[in-house]
Amino acid sequence: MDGELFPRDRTEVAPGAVLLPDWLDEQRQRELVAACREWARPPAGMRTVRTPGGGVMSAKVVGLGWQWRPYYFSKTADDGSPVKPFPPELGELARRATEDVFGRVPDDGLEYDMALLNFYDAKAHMGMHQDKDELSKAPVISLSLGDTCVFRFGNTESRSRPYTDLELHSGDLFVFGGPSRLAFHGVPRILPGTAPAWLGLTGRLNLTLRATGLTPPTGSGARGPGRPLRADSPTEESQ
Ligand SMILES: O=C(O)CCC(=O)C(=O)O
Ligand SMILES: [Fe+2]
Repeated sequence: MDGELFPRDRTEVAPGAVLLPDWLDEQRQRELVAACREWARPPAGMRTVRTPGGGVMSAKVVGLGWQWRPYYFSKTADDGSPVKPFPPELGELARRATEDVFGRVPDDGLEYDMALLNFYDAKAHMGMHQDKDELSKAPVISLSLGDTCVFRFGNTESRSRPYTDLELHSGDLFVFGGPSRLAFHGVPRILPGTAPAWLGLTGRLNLTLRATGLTPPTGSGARGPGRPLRADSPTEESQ
């Protein structure tokens, strides 16, 4: 939202789960939105995810570095094109984010090699899930652009309470690692029309940066480590 009366504070929602409001300045947000528009273009552009159970995710997604497809990670997008590469500047952004949040870059599994871009229109949402398909336990870095959303951050045991609802605004950084790395979380709703006017975006973009821990395949379309994704992964549930 433009021009808040009081700056919002850094909030530790749970151990290892931290919100840094307004982490991205206006210029960086503009640049990221422009980049997201390019990443969303075909080939290997934004897609609708259909799950084997017949569900359809309401958020549209693009993968950079890796694309998830039912039961494996792939270097090949749904249209047969190579997945777009993971831009080194996003790796740099991930490093800066972990430093700003934790005061240091954790030493384990820091090869950030994947970005998952979600686009939410006014009606889109995302059910409670764990991000547990990555082999690395490096923190997940989440950046929000455009409309504010209600983000629900829960516990590691189940989708239900206790959880905390917070708003993620354009420019906010949310990082979850350590004891919160496998906490259930979701996006119950978008608050339409709340994007800053200067950004020129209708809807919400969320960019999560992740270290998959996957060995790069030697050829396109190669399977990941052969580990099936679980039924409660974000892309697996009916949205
Ligand atoms: O949109 C968000 O803030 C969360 C996205 C998310 O949880 C995911 O992509 O796994
Ligand atoms: Fe997630």
